[in-house]
Amino acid sequence: MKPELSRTEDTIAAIATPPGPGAIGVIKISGPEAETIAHRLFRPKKPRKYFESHRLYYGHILDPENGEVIDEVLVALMRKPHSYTREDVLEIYAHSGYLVLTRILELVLKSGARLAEPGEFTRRAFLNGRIDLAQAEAVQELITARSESALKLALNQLSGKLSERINEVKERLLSLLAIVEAAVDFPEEDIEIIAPAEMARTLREGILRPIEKLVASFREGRIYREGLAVVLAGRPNVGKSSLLNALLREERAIVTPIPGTTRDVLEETAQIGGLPVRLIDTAGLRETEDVVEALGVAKAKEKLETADLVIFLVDGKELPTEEDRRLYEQVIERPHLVAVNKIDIAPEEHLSKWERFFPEKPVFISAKEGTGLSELSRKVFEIVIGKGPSEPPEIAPNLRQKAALERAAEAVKRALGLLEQAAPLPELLAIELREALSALSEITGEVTTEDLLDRIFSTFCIGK
Ligand SMILES: Nc1nc2c(c(=O)[nH]1)N(C=O)[C@@H](CNc1ccc(C(=O)N[C@@H](CCC(=O)O)C(=O)O)cc1)CN2
Ligand SMILES: Nc1nc2c(ncn2[C@@H]2O[C@H](COP(=O)(O)OP(=O)(O)OP(=O)(O)O)[C@@H](O)[C@H]2O)c(=O)[nH]1
Ligand SMILES: [Mg+2]
Repeated sequence: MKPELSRTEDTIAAIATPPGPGAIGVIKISGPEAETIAHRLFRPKKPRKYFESHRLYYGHILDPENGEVIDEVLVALMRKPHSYTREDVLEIYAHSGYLVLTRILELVLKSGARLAEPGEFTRRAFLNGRIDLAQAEAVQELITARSESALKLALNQLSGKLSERINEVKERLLSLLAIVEAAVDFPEEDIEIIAPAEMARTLREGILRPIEKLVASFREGRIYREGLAVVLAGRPNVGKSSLLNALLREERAIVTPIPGTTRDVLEETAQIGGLPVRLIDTAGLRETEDVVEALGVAKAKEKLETADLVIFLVDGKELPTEEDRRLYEQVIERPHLVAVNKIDIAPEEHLSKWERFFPEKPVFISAKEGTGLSELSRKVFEIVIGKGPSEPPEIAPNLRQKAALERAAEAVKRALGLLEQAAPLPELLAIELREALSALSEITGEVTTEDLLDRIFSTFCIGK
């Protein structure tokens, strides 16, 4: 089931570099007309009829209609199949600048190319079998990576590590399926084609376990890729906005001694232990008559629901109340940690009351003076990742890949259920194994639909 080589007969072109002034701008052209376009628009310093593949040539881009020089450039022709798309690719390295680049692109389009859609170069690389779908997705991840760890994950996936792991599991599934299908095809051969116990063991250990391991790495991978949403919550005036500012090392939020200062939700990104963390400051939680503040409190509660972690903040100079108990009960269901703030001015006996008030160990901090913040950061990391600051996982599926893995796991579990029966029907087993295989094949893209490809590649930028 190789992907169809569709829509690759025309020639596509795009500006591959970001808009705006820069040192060099690149125009990429891919398809059968690439070389013709080079001959039509490019005048090399030394006249020549033939461009060697993968060589840089110096010269000028000319408008063929009037001979006007548009730019001084370098060009390279990469002949198929030794190119990014496996088609003939022409790259023009021009002076970057909106006008120059669009004028060259217009000439290219007049010479027989059409404007590429977002991600279309990479889509062709996939359709022509140079990379699989998981690798194509990694290209996009690489471009959008916002942390070192996200970059590392993307590079691993681009090199095919996830696909390798998937293919190993598929191989095992295929071997089992071959045995089961033999039993379907030759029912009269009364040989024990399937040894159910052995098959169950392979399914459990060689197939289900690696699949579930990959599914489990999704969460950690997502955290490294997208960062965490950490909500700062607590009663008014406990110092949530002060903590936001302290963690950002910047006076981002308004801080006043007046309870109810923050009303809207405020988000800023900080780095904690190499993780990108979205800190979300919210309105202090309380019953209020003020319409604006009440909306803020409602928004704060919404944010609590979707947070990866809630930092529940209390004011150490106060004493715990019933209200604190009630609020604490709201966050206890969610991943959270408790921080007792204002230890710079809190009396010792209040702090020990707070310590006994919570069934868990709180972190004692002063947002004002910056004390306890590194312990707070370490604890954030521990709670979210389950261990101290460390390396990101080698491989981690994205959401689409995780969904496919979960479908494969379900089918494998159903197959295991069948194998527990006295005389499992090979026909039914075969259905489940095929289902698992097809789910796994979606990850690498051996089974795809135009819709899915559109969905994936439309998130790319033009020229990629
Ligand atoms: N100028 C330029 N730089 C670029 C890209 C590009 O398209 N153009 N890339 C775009 O993403 C990235 C590099 N990725 C690439 C991956 C494969 C091939 C390629 O031509 N592969 C050939 C090997 C050629 C050879 O053997 O010499 C192949 O696989 O057959 C090119 C770029 C980043 N830098
Ligand atoms: N001494 C001391 N004062 C603090 C500390 N943290 C915050 N404050 C003070 O407490 C008051 C309230 O701080 P905010 O950060 O605005 O509190 P908040 O929780 O955001 O309040 P709302 O937005 O009203 O919910 C301000 O006067 C801060 O200067 C601290 O660690 N020590
Ligand atoms: Mg505030």
